[in-house]
Amino acid sequence: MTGYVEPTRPAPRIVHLGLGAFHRAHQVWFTQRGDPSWRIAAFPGRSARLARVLGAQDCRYTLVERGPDGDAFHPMTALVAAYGADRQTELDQLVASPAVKVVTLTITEAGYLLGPDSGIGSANPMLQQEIMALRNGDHPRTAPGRLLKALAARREAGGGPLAIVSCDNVRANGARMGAVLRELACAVDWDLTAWLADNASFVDTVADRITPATTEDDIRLVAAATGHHDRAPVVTEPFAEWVLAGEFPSGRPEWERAGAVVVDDIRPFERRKLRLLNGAHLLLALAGQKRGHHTVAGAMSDPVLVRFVEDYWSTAAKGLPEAGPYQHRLRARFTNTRIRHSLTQIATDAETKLRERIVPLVTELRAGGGDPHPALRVVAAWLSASEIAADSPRACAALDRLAPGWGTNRPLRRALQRAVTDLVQLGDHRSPSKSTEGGIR
Ligand SMILES: NC(=O)c1ccc[n+]([C@@H]2O[C@H](COP(=O)([O-])OP(=O)(O)OC[C@H]3O[C@@H](n4cnc5c(N)ncnc54)[C@H](O)[C@@H]3O)[C@@H](O)[C@H]2O)c1
Ligand SMILES: O=P(O)(O)OC[C@@H](O)[C@@H](O)[C@H](O)[C@H](O)CO
Repeated sequence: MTGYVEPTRPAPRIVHLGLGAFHRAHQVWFTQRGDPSWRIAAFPGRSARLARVLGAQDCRYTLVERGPDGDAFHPMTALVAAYGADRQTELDQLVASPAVKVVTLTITEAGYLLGPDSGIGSANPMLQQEIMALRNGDHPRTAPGRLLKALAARREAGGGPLAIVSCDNVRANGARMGAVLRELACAVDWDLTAWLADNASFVDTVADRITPATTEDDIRLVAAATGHHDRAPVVTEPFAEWVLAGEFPSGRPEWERAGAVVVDDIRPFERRKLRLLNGAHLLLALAGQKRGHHTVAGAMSDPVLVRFVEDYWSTAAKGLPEAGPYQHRLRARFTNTRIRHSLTQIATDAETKLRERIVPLVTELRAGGGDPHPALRVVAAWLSASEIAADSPRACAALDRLAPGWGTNRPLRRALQRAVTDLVQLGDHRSPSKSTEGGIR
């Protein structure tokens, strides 16, 4: 069975795309605490496995809140339906229903089909393939394509306006999802553009809660602590933040009751999180593995890497709101040794993340007379982790992919060389034995 609906539980009013660890630790948590009368139906992005596992246990699971000194176990019930990623018919039916008021997304950075310049992805081959698929009446394969098809069903059914709430670590995540959907709608000539403008509100959010992939150890721990053989628990930190900006034309749960904050301008909050938290995570992930570390907390036990992070924060934090207390909290969150957040997981798709998080910072610092050196260490660590010699033609091409013109920009290359020297001095401390970290998705 790839789909599951518990008939006796209330109908979903939220549809989620990208069912994974973070959705279960964050949006489900905020919804259950904010207003338990709102229920969620979710679809993973790529497979049916998690939907099948959750379906076999009525979509209930345990959220383990893991503080530095102990665990708290919370039964989660707001998720009521889970379907395989290929279940377009169910997605269409749910999104078409007037009962559904909100769609939430955690589809990863790649899911936004951004172009190489980080703009709307007209040049993204996936976007072009999706346009062809939609024009030919084939099944869409990307999250924006699947969502657009479901929104077309809502329009047909007169389902009314709704909010689309992006929760990924992407700048202007809601606005960019709106842009990619409009791009698709125009190209496939579905006359959906006008309907989208009148009926779909794109909400930008900053969603924060460090949530590693679930491991077999987590499953064993939950069974021992609760007596339930839960195959899909999720382990997360006690901290949770959700900052939202945008309209909800048909209503939403009162997420504020669980600590969410609604603001007019999301930009200072997203800059703060993407630069300070995710930028530092990327630095630790890219530089930490060659130092022999496997987790964020492990890397944060290394004084050299802590100095890199502190240097990075000292330039990246300028002008950000309440940056001092924010960094103070990050030090505590990053050093929670009971959260085993894998550096490999964070380093996935590093090129896109650098383009989004580090390139704009370096550009801003260079233009404003700031010191880009600590941020360039992240770029140097990426080249090193990718086994690309900094003075090679491959480096030139890689840098141009990050930011057009960087490959041949001599002052930039000289500044980068200094950062590369710092990295080289760290040496390679990897042990030949494989890390045992991994995860269940
Ligand atoms: N885990 C965290 O600590 C955390 C915190 C804040 C934000 N986020 C955001 O949530 C996203 C998901 O994190 P997670 O921990 O749930 O990961 P996960 O691997 O547990 O789940 C990812 C989900 O996204 C789907 N997916 C993967 N690639 C996709 C693509 N190209 N298009 C559409 N769907 C795709 C997967 O199938 C899965 O359903 C992250 O990429 C990030 O943007 C995660
Ligand atoms: O895949 P990313 O880089 O978007 O995120 C990896 C981690 O930095 C991220 O999952 C953080 O733990 C999260 O953003 C905390 O809220």
